[in-house]
Amino acid sequence: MSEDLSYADVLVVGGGSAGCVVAGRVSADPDCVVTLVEAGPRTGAPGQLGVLPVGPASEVVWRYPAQLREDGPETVLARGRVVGGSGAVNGGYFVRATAEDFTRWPRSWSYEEVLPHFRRLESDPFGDRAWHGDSGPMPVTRTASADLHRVGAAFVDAATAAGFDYRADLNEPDAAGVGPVPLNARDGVRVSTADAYLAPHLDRPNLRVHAGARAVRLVRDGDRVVGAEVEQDGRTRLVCAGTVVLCAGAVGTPHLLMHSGIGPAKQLSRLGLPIAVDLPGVGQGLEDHPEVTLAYRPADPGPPRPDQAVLQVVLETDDLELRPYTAPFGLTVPGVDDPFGRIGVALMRPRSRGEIVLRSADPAVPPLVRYRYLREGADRSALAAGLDLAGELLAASGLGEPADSGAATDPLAGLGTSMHLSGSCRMGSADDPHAVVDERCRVVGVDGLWIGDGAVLPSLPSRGPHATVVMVAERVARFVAGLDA
Ligand SMILES: Cc1cc2nc3c(=O)[nH]c(=O)nc-3n(C[C@H](O)[C@H](O)[C@H](O)COP(=O)(O)OP(=O)(O)OC[C@H]3O[C@@H](n4cnc5c(N)ncnc54)[C@H](O)[C@@H]3O)c2cc1C
Repeated sequence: MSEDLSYADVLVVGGGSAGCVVAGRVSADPDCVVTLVEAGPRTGAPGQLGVLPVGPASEVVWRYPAQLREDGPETVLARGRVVGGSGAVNGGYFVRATAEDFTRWPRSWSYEEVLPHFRRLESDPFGDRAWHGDSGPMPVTRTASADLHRVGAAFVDAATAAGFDYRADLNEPDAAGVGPVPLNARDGVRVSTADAYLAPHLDRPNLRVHAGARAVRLVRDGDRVVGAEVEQDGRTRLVCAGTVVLCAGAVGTPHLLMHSGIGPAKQLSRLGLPIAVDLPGVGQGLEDHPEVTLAYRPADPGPPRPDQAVLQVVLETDDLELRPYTAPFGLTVPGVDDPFGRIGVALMRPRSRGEIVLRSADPAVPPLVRYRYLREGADRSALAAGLDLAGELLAASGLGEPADSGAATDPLAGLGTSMHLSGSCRMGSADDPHAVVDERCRVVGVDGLWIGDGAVLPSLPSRGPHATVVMVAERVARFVAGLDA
C-alpha cells in the first residue's frame, strides 16, 4: 500500500529545463503549494561550458536504448537526470526557434504570441531591441570576436569569405548566416533553469523540491488525475495533487503516461497494461535533428579550455546547421576517446519522424527511442550536400586535413543525433487525432493534467530546442497559474 505522504496544489513531475521554470514561476503565488519531484540528484552536473558531463561514467544522465535508422543497430541516448535536467548537461547553445518555425505551430503560438515570453525569460545585452529582454532569469551571452577560440575565428572567416552573412545576433526573428552562438551562460559557466528559476526561491515555504524521487504512475479518480505514485529511498509514496504538470522530458513524459494507461491502446494492450484513455499520439511523431560530422586532424588542438563553449559559432543555412566544435570530443566529454576535430552537419528540418516504444510493463525498464532517421531520400541528399559544404569550409579555414575516420565509403555511416528530441506528445487542435495536448497544453481527455516540456512541441524548431522549451514552460506556468486564459 502506498503511503499518503504529501499534498500539493501543483505537482511538477521532472525537474529539468521545463520543470524548474514551471515550479519556480507557479510557486510565486504563496498560497499555492508546489511540489517538484525529480528522479535524479539535486546537484552533480559540472557547470563549465567546455565540459559535457554525458560520458559513459556520468551519474547525471539516463541512458536510453535508441535506434537511429530503421535497419540500424541499437545505440545509447543520453538525457539529463539531475535537477536542471538536460539543460544542466547540455552545450549551452540557446538559440530561439525562428519566426518561420512558428508558422507551423497553432495560431495561438504564432511568433507575435510567443515573443513576449521569449523576452520575459532572458537577460540579453541586446535588451534594447524589440525582440529582446533585459530582466529575465536566463542570462544570454555570446563569445566576443576577440575571445573566440581559433576554431571559431577561422570558421567565421571561411564562411564569410564563402559569401555567408555575418550575424551578430542569431536570436533575431529569422537570422541565418554565421555568427556567435547565444549561450545560457555567465563567465564560461552554464546557467540551467535550476540555477535561474529554482535556486533563488528555495526558501519559499510553499515550494518543495524532492530529488531522487521518481514518479512511476499517475493516479486517477475517474477522468481526473489526482496525484502520482513516487518512488524515493526505496519506498513508494502517494503524492496527492490538485493539478499535475508533466515535465519529464520527451522520453520520460510519454513513458509515464503510457504506464498510467494513457496512450495508444494497441501498444498498451500488447503489454497487458490497463487502458484508461486511448491517446494514439502518445510517444508518436517525435522529431530530432540528425547529425553527421566531418572529421579532421586538427593542425593545433591546443590545451583543453573548460571555460569555452563546445560550440562558439555556428552557420545557419536554409535547412542545415554547421557546427565547428571548439575541441575534439576526447577533450570535452569525459570518458570519450576521440582525437579528431569535427564539423557537425545537422539537418534542421528533417522529414522523418520516430516514436517512443515501451519494451516492458515494468516502468523501471527504459523505453526504446526509435528515430527512423534518413528514411526519406531528400534527408540523405541534404546531409550529403552539407558534408560537401563542410569540406569546402574546412579547406578554406586551414583548421586541419580531413581524417580517414571510416566515413570515406559512406559519409552518412557516422550518423548521430543532436539529442534535440521533441514532439512525442505534441500539441494540436481538437480535430487532430494525434494531438496529445490542446493549445493550453492540457492533456486531451484527462482533467487536471498538463504537459509543460519539450514533448509538446508541435513541430521541431529549425534551431536547437532549449530556448524554445524554456519559452513553452514559461507559458505553461502562466496557464497553470491562471494568469493567461
Ligand atoms: C547532451 C545534450 C546536449 C544538448 N545540447 C543542447 C544545446 O546545446 N542547445 C539546445 O538547444 N538543446 C540542447 N539539448 C537539448 C535540450 O537540452 C533539451 O531539449 C531540453 O533540455 C529539454 O528540456 P525538458 O524539460 O523537455 O527535458 P529535460 O531537461 O530532459 O528534463 C526532464 C527531467 O525529468 C526527469 N524525469 C524523467 N522521468 C521522470 C520521472 N518519472 N519522475 C521524475 N523525474 C523524471 C529527468 O531526470 C529530467 O531531469 C541537448 C540535450 C542533451 C541531452
